[in-house]
Amino acid sequence: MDQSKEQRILNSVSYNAIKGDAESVLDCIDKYCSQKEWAMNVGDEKGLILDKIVKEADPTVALELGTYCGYSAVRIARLLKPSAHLFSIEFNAEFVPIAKEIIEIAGLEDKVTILEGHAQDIIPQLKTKYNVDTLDFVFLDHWKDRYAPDTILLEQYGLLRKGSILLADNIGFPGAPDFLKHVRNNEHYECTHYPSHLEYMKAPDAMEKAVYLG
Ligand SMILES: Nc1ncc2ncn(CCCCCNC(=O)c3cc(-c4ccc(F)cc4)cc(O)c3O)c2n1
Ligand SMILES: [Mg+2]
Repeated sequence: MDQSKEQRILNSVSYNAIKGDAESVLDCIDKYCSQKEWAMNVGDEKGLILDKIVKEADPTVALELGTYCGYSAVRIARLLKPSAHLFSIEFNAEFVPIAKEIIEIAGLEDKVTILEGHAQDIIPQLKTKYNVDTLDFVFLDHWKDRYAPDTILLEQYGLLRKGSILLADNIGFPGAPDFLKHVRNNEHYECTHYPSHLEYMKAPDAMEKAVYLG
């Protein structure tokens, strides 16, 4: 059976990255996906915006929707303080072991818990099953038409507090119009737009930061 693109990305990281060195894992994925096979990692350019917002948030508990190969989980977890933790939700069973392996090569396995399933099924369990109180930072990078309904779920399950920071990928392309409608012109959110480019491409894309005001 032919290997998948995601398996080939893992092979490249396993062969080329320095064990325990998160930066080298990120560099290896970015190199592979810009030179060999495009893949939907947040990438190096939008990754710098993600870094900036994670540093600003300095989260104790962070959530990511859409793990894929674990690139943004490594990007986020490498910036977390010792007591902090990242929960990352992925429903594609093929990607979960690949992401786990990539996160382990980066030496960040203690900082990241991958939860397998759909965000809409796992968000309601975060407090009861995963002992989460509130979320300090959320990175949205899953189905674009799930950003808005899952943000509403986060609100309804009391997972956001005054100052919780949401950061959404792909506001430009593929786009998440319902999410923008929900957070912009909404007295409960303070929004900031970050124009950028689609990972590894010249096409325009953007990220949106939405701070929950309570
Ligand atoms: N509900 C739920 N719960 C949990 C889950 N875990 C995974 N999923 C499903 C996630 C499926 C992948 C999501 N990501 C994208 O579709 C995406 C696409 C592009 C892109 C594509 C083609 C182009 F030509 C240009 C750009 C670029 C990006 O940066 C993207 O992030 C879940 N869903
Ligand atoms: Mg994305």
